[in-house]
Amino acid sequence: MAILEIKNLTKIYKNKKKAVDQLTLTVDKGDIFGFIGGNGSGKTTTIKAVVGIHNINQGEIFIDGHSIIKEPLTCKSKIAYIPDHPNLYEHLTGYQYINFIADLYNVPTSKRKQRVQKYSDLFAMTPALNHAISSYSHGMKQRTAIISALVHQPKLFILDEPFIGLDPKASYLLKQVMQECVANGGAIFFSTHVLDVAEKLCNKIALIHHGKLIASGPTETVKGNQSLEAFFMEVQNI
Ligand SMILES: Nc1ncnc2c1ncn2[C@@H]1O[C@H](COP(=O)(O)OP(=O)(O)OP(=O)(O)O)[C@@H](O)[C@H]1O
Repeated sequence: MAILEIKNLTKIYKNKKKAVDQLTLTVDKGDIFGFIGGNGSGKTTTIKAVVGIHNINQGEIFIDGHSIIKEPLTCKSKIAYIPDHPNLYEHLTGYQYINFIADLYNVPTSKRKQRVQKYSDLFAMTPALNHAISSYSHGMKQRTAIISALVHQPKLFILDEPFIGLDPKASYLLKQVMQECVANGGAIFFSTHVLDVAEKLCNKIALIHHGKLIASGPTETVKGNQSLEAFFMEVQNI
């Protein structure tokens, strides 16, 4: 069942830059879907269109069957989005921020407490969540954003470069919770430059180059017999 459908997406910025060109892909329930491409290839632009931050010039985007253009609030209620540089409210404590997000998503108090405890312990943030976010490192901010997303159990978890800035333990834990998320019926769509992780973690991948989709589908089918890195390098020479 499709959780995310992007159909013929085109995004042209005000300076006339066509960042995404007729992109079509589908993320199904249970997918850990890796979105790869070189610098400036259009990954963040696509992600921002999917989460309703960017308006689009052409195409359609459906989340769990709902149009992000016609039903943005319904779509957003089903998504968690972690940008590459999470900009959290610095004057709040981690707990206050997570509760704020849980309020937005109407997470009942009983479930909220148990989930916050589980994920703050897992990501070693339990004492730190009492302190102001302004005192956190980049990785701690990312972990806080990840916890806030997990607390409302999104149907579609969208992450832009989630492994940059996380230490090896936090990266390992994120991979675990991604797998847990899809085992519980969700789907994950994330961009990454870490091809080893994409190759091991993702059942599906898509490769974008100069705004155009080059390949999309099951990881093994897309990369064939070669490594994902070798496939990626081949495409860079196009
Ligand atoms: N606000 C903007 N206005 C004009 N052009 C933009 C804007 N944001 C991005 N671009 C351009 O659109 C293209 C795609 O950028 P995008 O940020 O989507 O790439 P990316 O694949 O996420 O890159 P990276 O891996 O470096 O993060 C690039 O050429 C970029 O310069």
